Amino acid sequence: MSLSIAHLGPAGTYAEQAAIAYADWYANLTQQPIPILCPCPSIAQALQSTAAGDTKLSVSPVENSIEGSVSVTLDTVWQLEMLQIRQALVLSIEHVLIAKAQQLQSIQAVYSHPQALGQCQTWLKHNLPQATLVPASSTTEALNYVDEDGSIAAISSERAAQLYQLPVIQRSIQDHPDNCTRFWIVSQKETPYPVTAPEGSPVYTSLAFSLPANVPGALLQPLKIFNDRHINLSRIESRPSKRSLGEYVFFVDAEADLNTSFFQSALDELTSHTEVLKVFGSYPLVQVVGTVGP
Ligand SMILES: O=C(O)C(=O)Cc1ccccc1
Repeated sequence: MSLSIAHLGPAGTYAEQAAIAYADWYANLTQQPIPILCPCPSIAQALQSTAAGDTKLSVSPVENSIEGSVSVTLDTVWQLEMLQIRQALVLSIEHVLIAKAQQLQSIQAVYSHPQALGQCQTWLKHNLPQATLVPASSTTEALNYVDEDGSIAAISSERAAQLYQLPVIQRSIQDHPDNCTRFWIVSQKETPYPVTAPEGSPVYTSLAFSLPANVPGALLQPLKIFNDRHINLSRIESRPSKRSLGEYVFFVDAEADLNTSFFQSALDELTSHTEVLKVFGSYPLVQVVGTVGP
Protein backbone atom coordinates (compact mmCIF):
# COMPACT_ATOMS: atom_id res chain seq x y z
CA MET A 1 0.00 0.00 0.00
CA SER A 2 1.24 3.52 -0.81
CA LEU A 3 2.37 5.89 1.90
CA SER A 4 -0.17 8.67 2.61
CA ILE A 5 1.00 12.26 3.13
CA ALA A 6 -1.23 14.99 4.61
CA HIS A 7 -0.66 18.64 3.68
CA LEU A 8 -2.48 21.96 3.67
CA GLY A 9 -4.73 21.95 0.58
CA PRO A 10 -6.46 22.30 -1.76
CA ALA A 11 -4.23 21.32 -4.69
CA GLY A 12 -1.83 24.11 -5.67
CA THR A 13 -0.58 25.20 -2.22
CA TYR A 14 3.10 25.51 -1.39
CA ALA A 15 2.59 22.74 1.16
CA GLU A 16 1.40 20.52 -1.70
CA GLN A 17 4.48 21.50 -3.74
CA ALA A 18 6.68 20.47 -0.82
CA ALA A 19 4.73 17.21 -0.43
CA ILE A 20 5.06 16.40 -4.16
CA ALA A 21 8.80 17.08 -4.12
CA TYR A 22 9.19 14.94 -1.00
CA ALA A 23 7.00 12.13 -2.44
CA ASP A 24 9.11 11.98 -5.64
CA TRP A 25 12.33 11.98 -3.64
CA TYR A 26 10.99 9.27 -1.31
CA ALA A 27 9.81 6.99 -4.15
CA ASN A 28 13.12 7.40 -5.96
CA LEU A 29 15.19 6.61 -2.89
CA THR A 30 13.15 3.68 -1.57
CA GLN A 31 11.94 2.28 -4.93
CA GLN A 32 8.45 2.21 -3.36
CA PRO A 33 5.28 3.41 -5.13
CA ILE A 34 4.78 7.20 -5.19
CA PRO A 35 3.00 8.26 -1.95
CA ILE A 36 -0.63 9.40 -2.05
CA LEU A 37 -1.23 13.06 -1.17
CA CYS A 38 -4.06 13.95 1.24
CA PRO A 39 -5.02 17.66 1.16
CA CYS A 40 -6.45 19.01 4.45
CA PRO A 41 -8.31 22.28 5.18
CA SER A 42 -5.67 23.56 7.63
CA ILE A 43 -2.09 22.94 8.77
CA ALA A 44 -3.38 21.80 12.19
CA GLN A 45 -5.77 19.30 10.56
CA ALA A 46 -2.96 17.87 8.43
CA LEU A 47 -0.88 17.22 11.57
CA GLN A 48 -3.94 15.89 13.44
CA SER A 49 -4.66 13.40 10.65
CA THR A 50 -1.16 11.95 11.11
CA ALA A 51 -1.55 11.94 14.90
CA ALA A 52 -4.87 10.06 14.51
CA GLY A 53 -3.27 7.50 12.18
CA ASP A 54 -5.37 8.54 9.16
CA THR A 55 -2.18 9.46 7.26
CA LYS A 56 1.36 8.17 7.72
CA LEU A 57 3.17 11.49 7.27
CA SER A 58 2.39 15.16 7.09
CA VAL A 59 4.30 18.01 5.50
CA SER A 60 3.97 21.31 7.39
CA PRO A 61 5.58 24.71 6.83
CA VAL A 62 7.52 25.69 9.95
CA GLU A 63 9.64 28.72 9.15
CA ASN A 64 9.93 31.30 6.40
CA SER A 65 12.99 33.42 5.67
CA ILE A 66 10.93 36.66 5.59
CA GLU A 67 8.01 36.05 7.96
CA GLY A 68 9.62 33.74 10.53
CA SER A 69 7.88 30.91 12.34
CA VAL A 70 4.59 29.32 11.40
CA SER A 71 3.06 29.37 14.90
CA VAL A 72 0.31 26.84 14.21
CA THR A 73 2.91 24.18 13.34
CA LEU A 74 4.89 24.82 16.53
CA ASP A 75 1.77 24.90 18.72
CA THR A 76 0.32 21.72 17.19
CA VAL A 77 3.56 19.73 17.44
CA TRP A 78 3.84 20.82 21.10
CA GLN A 79 0.26 19.58 21.72
CA LEU A 80 0.38 16.28 19.82
CA GLU A 81 3.02 14.35 21.74
CA MET A 82 2.72 11.22 19.59
CA LEU A 83 4.31 13.06 16.64
CA GLN A 84 7.97 13.01 15.65
CA ILE A 85 9.83 15.11 13.10
CA ARG A 86 11.56 12.81 10.58
CA GLN A 87 13.04 15.19 8.06
CA ALA A 88 13.18 18.83 6.99
CA LEU A 89 13.22 20.29 3.51
CA VAL A 90 13.45 23.79 2.10
CA LEU A 91 11.28 25.09 -0.71
CA SER A 92 12.04 28.27 -2.60
CA ILE A 93 8.90 30.45 -2.74
CA GLU A 94 8.05 32.88 -5.54
CA HIS A 95 4.70 34.61 -5.13
CA VAL A 96 2.60 35.95 -7.98
CA LEU A 97 -0.38 38.32 -7.94
CA ILE A 98 -3.40 36.77 -9.64
CA ALA A 99 -6.26 38.98 -10.83
CA LYS A 100 -8.50 39.59 -13.83
CA ALA A 101 -7.74 43.34 -13.60
CA GLN A 102 -6.04 45.19 -16.49
CA GLN A 103 -4.16 47.45 -14.08
CA LEU A 104 -3.11 47.33 -10.43
CA GLN A 105 -5.19 50.44 -9.57
CA SER A 106 -8.46 48.50 -10.05
CA ILE A 107 -7.60 46.07 -7.24
CA GLN A 108 -9.47 46.79 -4.01
CA ALA A 109 -8.75 43.61 -2.01
CA VAL A 110 -6.01 40.96 -1.90
CA TYR A 111 -6.70 37.51 -0.44
CA SER A 112 -4.05 35.02 0.65
CA HIS A 113 -2.68 32.86 3.44
CA PRO A 114 -1.39 35.18 6.22
CA GLN A 115 2.17 33.90 5.61
CA ALA A 116 2.02 34.97 1.96
CA LEU A 117 0.46 38.37 2.82
CA GLY A 118 3.30 38.89 5.32
CA GLN A 119 6.00 37.88 2.83
CA CYS A 120 4.72 40.48 0.34
CA GLN A 121 3.77 43.29 2.74
CA THR A 122 6.28 45.89 1.49
CA TRP A 123 5.40 45.23 -2.15
CA LEU A 124 1.68 45.51 -1.28
CA LYS A 125 2.18 48.78 0.63
CA HIS A 126 4.03 50.36 -2.31
CA ASN A 127 2.02 48.98 -5.19
CA LEU A 128 -1.50 48.44 -3.83
CA PRO A 129 -1.87 50.99 -0.99
CA GLN A 130 -5.64 51.12 -1.64
CA ALA A 131 -6.20 47.37 -1.19
CA THR A 132 -7.61 45.63 1.89
CA LEU A 133 -5.61 42.52 2.82
CA VAL A 134 -7.80 39.54 3.64
CA PRO A 135 -6.49 36.30 5.20
CA ALA A 136 -7.52 33.01 3.57
CA SER A 137 -6.96 29.47 4.82
CA SER A 138 -4.42 28.82 2.04
CA THR A 139 -2.98 30.51 -1.05
CA THR A 140 -5.16 28.19 -3.17
CA GLU A 141 -8.34 28.90 -1.19
CA ALA A 142 -7.68 32.62 -1.86
CA LEU A 143 -8.17 31.96 -5.58
CA ASN A 144 -11.91 31.35 -4.96
CA TYR A 145 -12.31 35.09 -4.35
CA VAL A 146 -10.69 36.32 -7.59
CA ASP A 147 -13.60 38.03 -9.35
CA GLU A 148 -14.57 38.75 -12.94
CA ASP A 149 -14.43 42.57 -12.66
CA GLY A 150 -10.83 42.55 -11.39
CA SER A 151 -11.35 44.22 -8.01
CA ILE A 152 -10.21 41.16 -6.03
CA ALA A 153 -6.74 39.65 -6.38
CA ALA A 154 -5.02 36.69 -4.71
CA ILE A 155 -1.40 35.92 -3.87
CA SER A 156 -0.47 32.38 -4.82
CA SER A 157 2.09 30.53 -6.94
CA GLU A 158 2.64 30.46 -10.70
CA ARG A 159 1.84 26.75 -10.51
CA ALA A 160 -1.57 27.42 -8.86
CA ALA A 161 -2.37 30.07 -11.51
CA GLN A 162 -1.69 27.45 -14.21
CA LEU A 163 -3.66 24.71 -12.40
CA TYR A 164 -6.75 26.92 -12.11
CA GLN A 165 -6.17 28.80 -15.38
CA LEU A 166 -6.14 32.25 -13.82
CA PRO A 167 -4.18 35.28 -15.09
CA VAL A 168 -0.98 36.46 -13.41
CA ILE A 169 -0.84 40.26 -13.26
CA GLN A 170 2.55 40.53 -11.49
CA ARG A 171 5.36 38.04 -10.78
CA SER A 172 7.92 37.77 -8.01
CA ILE A 173 6.17 40.06 -5.52
CA GLN A 174 7.80 38.65 -2.34
CA ASP A 175 9.76 41.27 -0.37
CA HIS A 176 13.10 39.46 -0.84
CA PRO A 177 14.16 37.51 -3.94
CA ASP A 178 15.55 34.54 -1.97
CA ASN A 179 12.32 33.69 -0.19
CA CYS A 180 12.44 30.18 1.32
CA THR A 181 10.20 28.12 3.59
CA ARG A 182 11.35 25.19 5.69
CA PHE A 183 8.91 22.28 6.01
CA TRP A 184 8.87 19.44 8.53
CA ILE A 185 8.01 15.87 7.54
CA VAL A 186 6.25 14.43 10.59
CA SER A 187 5.05 10.92 11.50
CA GLN A 188 3.81 9.15 14.62
CA LYS A 189 6.71 8.21 16.93
CA GLU A 190 6.14 4.49 16.49
CA THR A 191 5.89 4.59 12.69
CA PRO A 192 9.07 3.04 11.23
CA TYR A 193 10.77 5.53 8.94
CA PRO A 194 12.65 3.71 6.18
CA VAL A 195 14.65 6.61 4.77
CA THR A 196 18.31 7.19 5.53
CA ALA A 197 19.52 10.68 4.74
CA PRO A 198 22.42 11.08 2.33
CA GLU A 199 25.84 11.24 3.99
CA GLY A 200 26.71 14.79 5.01
CA SER A 201 23.12 16.09 5.42
CA PRO A 202 23.10 18.42 8.44
CA VAL A 203 21.22 16.99 11.44
CA TYR A 204 19.00 19.10 13.71
CA THR A 205 17.21 18.35 16.95
CA SER A 206 14.04 20.32 17.67
CA LEU A 207 12.70 20.58 21.19
CA ALA A 208 10.67 22.90 23.38
CA PHE A 209 10.49 23.59 27.08
CA SER A 210 8.70 25.69 29.64
CA LEU A 211 10.53 27.10 32.65
CA PRO A 212 9.94 26.11 36.28
CA ALA A 213 9.75 29.76 37.42
CA ASN A 214 9.29 33.16 35.80
CA VAL A 215 12.37 34.69 37.47
CA PRO A 216 15.45 36.59 36.21
CA GLY A 217 17.99 34.26 34.63
CA ALA A 218 15.58 31.30 34.31
CA LEU A 219 16.22 31.06 30.55
CA LEU A 220 19.95 31.50 30.98
CA GLN A 221 20.38 28.07 32.63
CA PRO A 222 18.98 26.00 29.73
CA LEU A 223 20.87 28.11 27.17
CA LYS A 224 24.12 27.70 29.12
CA ILE A 225 23.80 23.90 28.78
CA PHE A 226 24.02 24.23 24.98
CA ASN A 227 26.70 26.90 25.19
CA ASP A 228 28.90 24.75 27.48
CA ARG A 229 28.87 22.00 24.83
CA HIS A 230 29.34 24.38 21.87
CA ILE A 231 26.00 23.27 20.43
CA ASN A 232 24.81 25.90 17.98
CA LEU A 233 21.15 26.89 18.23
CA SER A 234 19.90 27.78 14.77
CA ARG A 235 16.57 29.03 16.14
CA ILE A 236 14.99 30.03 19.42
CA GLU A 237 11.41 31.16 19.49
CA SER A 238 9.02 31.85 22.35
CA ARG A 239 5.30 31.13 22.18
CA PRO A 240 2.70 31.87 24.86
CA SER A 241 2.10 28.82 27.08
CA LYS A 242 -1.65 29.67 26.83
CA ARG A 243 -1.92 28.93 30.59
CA SER A 244 -1.26 32.41 31.91
CA LEU A 245 -0.18 35.80 30.58
CA GLY A 246 3.60 36.23 30.45
CA GLU A 247 4.34 32.48 30.57
CA TYR A 248 6.14 31.04 27.57
CA VAL A 249 7.23 27.86 25.84
CA PHE A 250 10.66 28.13 24.17
CA PHE A 251 11.16 26.31 20.88
CA VAL A 252 14.76 25.49 20.03
CA ASP A 253 16.47 24.00 16.97
CA ALA A 254 19.89 22.66 17.90
CA GLU A 255 22.50 21.76 15.30
CA ALA A 256 23.28 18.39 16.85
CA ASP A 257 22.18 14.76 16.77
CA LEU A 258 20.04 13.44 19.61
CA ASN A 259 21.60 10.00 19.16
CA THR A 260 24.93 10.97 20.67
CA SER A 261 25.97 10.67 24.33
CA PHE A 262 27.05 14.28 24.02
CA PHE A 263 23.51 15.50 23.29
CA GLN A 264 21.92 13.01 25.72
CA SER A 265 23.97 14.50 28.58
CA ALA A 266 22.71 17.98 27.55
CA LEU A 267 19.12 16.69 27.71
CA ASP A 268 19.67 15.09 31.13
CA GLU A 269 20.93 18.40 32.47
CA LEU A 270 18.14 20.30 30.71
CA THR A 271 15.52 18.23 32.57
CA SER A 272 16.57 19.75 35.88
CA HIS A 273 16.31 23.35 34.57
CA THR A 274 12.99 23.09 32.75
CA GLU A 275 9.39 22.42 33.82
CA VAL A 276 8.11 20.51 30.77
CA LEU A 277 10.63 19.38 28.14
CA LYS A 278 9.50 17.83 24.86
CA VAL A 279 11.87 16.55 22.18
CA PHE A 280 10.25 16.57 18.73
CA GLY A 281 12.95 14.57 17.00
CA SER A 282 16.38 14.52 15.45
CA TYR A 283 16.27 14.75 11.68
CA PRO A 284 18.30 15.61 8.60
CA LEU A 285 17.71 18.62 6.38
CA VAL A 286 17.65 17.12 2.92
CA GLN A 287 17.79 18.96 -0.40
CA VAL A 288 14.88 17.22 -2.08
CA VAL A 289 13.23 19.97 -3.99
CA GLY A 290 13.24 20.06 -7.77
CA THR A 291 10.77 22.01 -9.88
CA VAL A 292 7.22 20.84 -9.50
CA GLY A 293 5.16 21.21 -12.68
CA PRO A 294 1.40 21.96 -12.73
O1 LIG B 1 -1.10 28.52 1.66
C1 LIG B 1 -0.17 27.82 1.22
O2 LIG B 1 0.04 27.64 0.01
C2 LIG B 1 0.76 27.18 2.17
O3 LIG B 1 1.30 26.15 1.89
C3 LIG B 1 1.11 27.97 3.40
C4 LIG B 1 2.25 28.82 3.01
C5 LIG B 1 2.05 30.06 2.49
C6 LIG B 1 3.15 30.83 2.11
C7 LIG B 1 4.42 30.30 2.22
C8 LIG B 1 4.61 29.04 2.75
C9 LIG B 1 3.54 28.29 3.14
